[in-house]
Amino acid sequence: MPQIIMGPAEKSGLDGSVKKAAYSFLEKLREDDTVPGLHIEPIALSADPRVRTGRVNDFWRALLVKLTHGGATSYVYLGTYAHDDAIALAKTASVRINPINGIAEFIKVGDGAASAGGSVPVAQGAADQGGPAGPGGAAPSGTTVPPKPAPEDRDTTAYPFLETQGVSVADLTGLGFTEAAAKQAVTISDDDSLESFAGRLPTWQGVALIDLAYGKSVEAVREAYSIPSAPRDTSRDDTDEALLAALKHPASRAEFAFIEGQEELREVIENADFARWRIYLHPEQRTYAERDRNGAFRLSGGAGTGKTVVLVHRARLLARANPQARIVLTTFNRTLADSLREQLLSLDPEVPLAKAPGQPGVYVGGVDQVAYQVLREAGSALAGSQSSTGAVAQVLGPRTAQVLQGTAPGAWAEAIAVAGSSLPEELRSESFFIAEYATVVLPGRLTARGEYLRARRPGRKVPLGRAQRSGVWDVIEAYRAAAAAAGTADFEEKAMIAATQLDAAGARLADHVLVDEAQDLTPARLMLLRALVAEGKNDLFLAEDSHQRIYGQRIVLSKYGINIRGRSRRLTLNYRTTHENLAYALRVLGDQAAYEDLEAEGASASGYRAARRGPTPEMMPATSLAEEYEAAAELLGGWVEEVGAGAAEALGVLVHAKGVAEALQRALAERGIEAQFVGPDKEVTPGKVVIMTMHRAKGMEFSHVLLFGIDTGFGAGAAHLRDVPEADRADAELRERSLLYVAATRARDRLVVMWKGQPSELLPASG
Ligand SMILES: Nc1ncnc2c1ncn2[C@@H]1O[C@H](COP(=O)(O)OP(=O)(O)OP(=O)(O)O)[C@@H](O)[C@H]1O
Repeated sequence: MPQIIMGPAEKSGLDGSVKKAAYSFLEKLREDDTVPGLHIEPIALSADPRVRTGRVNDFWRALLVKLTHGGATSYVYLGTYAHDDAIALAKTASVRINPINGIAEFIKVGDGAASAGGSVPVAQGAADQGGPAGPGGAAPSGTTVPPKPAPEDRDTTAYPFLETQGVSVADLTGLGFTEAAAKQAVTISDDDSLESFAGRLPTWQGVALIDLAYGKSVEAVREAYSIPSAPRDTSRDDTDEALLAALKHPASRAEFAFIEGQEELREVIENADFARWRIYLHPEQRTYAERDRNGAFRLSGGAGTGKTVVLVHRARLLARANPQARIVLTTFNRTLADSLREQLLSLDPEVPLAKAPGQPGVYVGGVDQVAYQVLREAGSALAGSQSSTGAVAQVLGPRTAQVLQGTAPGAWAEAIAVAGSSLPEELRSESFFIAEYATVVLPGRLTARGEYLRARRPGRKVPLGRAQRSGVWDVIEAYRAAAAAAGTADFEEKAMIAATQLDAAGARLADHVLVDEAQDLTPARLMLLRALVAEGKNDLFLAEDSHQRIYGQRIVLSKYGINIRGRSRRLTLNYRTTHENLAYALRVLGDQAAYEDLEAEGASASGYRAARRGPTPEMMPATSLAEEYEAAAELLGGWVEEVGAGAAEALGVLVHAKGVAEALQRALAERGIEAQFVGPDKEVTPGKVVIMTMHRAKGMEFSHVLLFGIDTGFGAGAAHLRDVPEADRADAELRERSLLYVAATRARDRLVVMWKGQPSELLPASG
């Protein structure tokens, strides 16, 4: 059965009206390429002797490249064309191995500069500004280069991008660009020309060019695209075996996809919406999805850079490599885990799912679900025995081992009321206790007053004297006593007990643990994940974006037994949103230096970019709430018309609190807009505008986003920040910024911000 490899068909003009015929042709080809009706034929005078055409129907021909290797056959599909166009294209089309780097490329022989599919555009910016000439008129290396500004001050109109970054023609040719493409690339001075030029190069070159233009070093590109620094042996490049191997090069896989089965073939051909990420990964994403790691690995990256996509691919590949492997794919909460499962199944409906951690296959669940399963499974063992202290007692001190029920919300407030009278007002705060308990008491497994009085409190900003510590412990004792009486435990406690139980039993329930949104996990949850899997190859893989930390405290992984030791990398290309929306969202974050990542380093956003352009985010002030409702209804009415009522779930209205959401839903209904409020465990119903809290919107995306109610009640003035102790305020305000950043980065295309009266101080000054 021949292997079908999808080539860059989109670029070469696959027509919607022939999709069905093309699919049926490819299906037959997959079954048996010797069937006479397919007419797989070489073309006289073709530049590449491997090129074939095939008969799709009377009028249409498929363009193919045939490879024979070790008795097997593969076809690279280059699109379906009207008969005469197919014959003309077949004469110049070629899939070759780039002699410098070994990456497979689709080129048109004799097609000047880039040897890419399509003619090469003039670098408009350069020509317009009378800068170095366009095609042919080189900006050779060695031209006087203007002083290099820092990336954030880069003036893209004044300097050609690559010169600004110190990248020369020789650097580009050294990576594998043709000389003509390299000469032209260094003249490009504006985003539009960069995008259009990049779009016409073979895919790996296009993405590499954008990477370089936005500050990635030549060495980093070399590493990311697996480009050798020494000359390659090209002596076997004309063999079919060598080309097949080149098609599997990580950078080739951004343009050529090996089709695994009939269903995948049908999806790729027929379904325009079939998400590109399922097939074509950025070379870096592919590396992170595929490469073995010798221990815990951290993948960071701004919103929309494909961290989730990498995790989902990695989970699938690990499951395929070893069907007996016990894989846990987990994240902050159940809602996000449901979406991970959906993405995993959409990538591969056949992927084996496990019902519980510890079983072969992929278990997908929120980290608290993992904890629950561990506790349920452990059952009476949690109580320990006469000779050994059980996990519950190790974490909470002597008490009943019944911990499956959840502690009621408000339990901290009650404990403070009962036992906190000796504390100063500022410490009589739920938010203080939640943080202290999660970051000091539980991870230290502190069960006695004396232990707490002596405990180190790393990372805690609120200073405590001895008497205050004792007062804090009074409240903790009251909290624990009430929970013990009720036979309950909170989520943090459950995670910590589960981690302790696994450690005590030496039971490692997983071979691989993959984690999304790791920046939001508390110490106990991280310790649970650490306890699920033994240290070793491909044990833990954490995806995170410290700019999106909206829960919990700043944490450092190494304190919880997760040793990254240089195994961390960053994704920087945002696939979701536009350049304009991203620039706005980054301004919301404000001072970058204020954020730290999970290894206590500055969380960098340098080089973070979007490849698409779109409208500038729009600011819509209102003088009253009624006016804001009115404006929202009018805006959404227009958007519904634009996307069509049947697709209204692509429109997201994000607010900071449930109450605001519910009132807005009613106000919109009164104004003729039917919207749905989607709460924590609810799913989106198609056909209705979506209203969500910003917390709930984490991990989601919408084509249009309205940020509603971004007034002074959001940010430093937010009601829930009132009980935060002074010393913790700066961090709490940072989380507010992160929340707004999360919300703004949910928009694919349009972003509008509304408020009444004064805008929140978190909004960038000039819109
Ligand atoms: N290689 C790719 N080609 C095309 N689209 C991609 C690619 N990788 C990711 N995407 C798309 O980009 C969007 C963001 O991807 P994903 O959700 O994985 O990013 P993320 O880094 O997890 O984002 P966030 O942190 O904001 O949740 C999705 O729509 C996804 O389909």
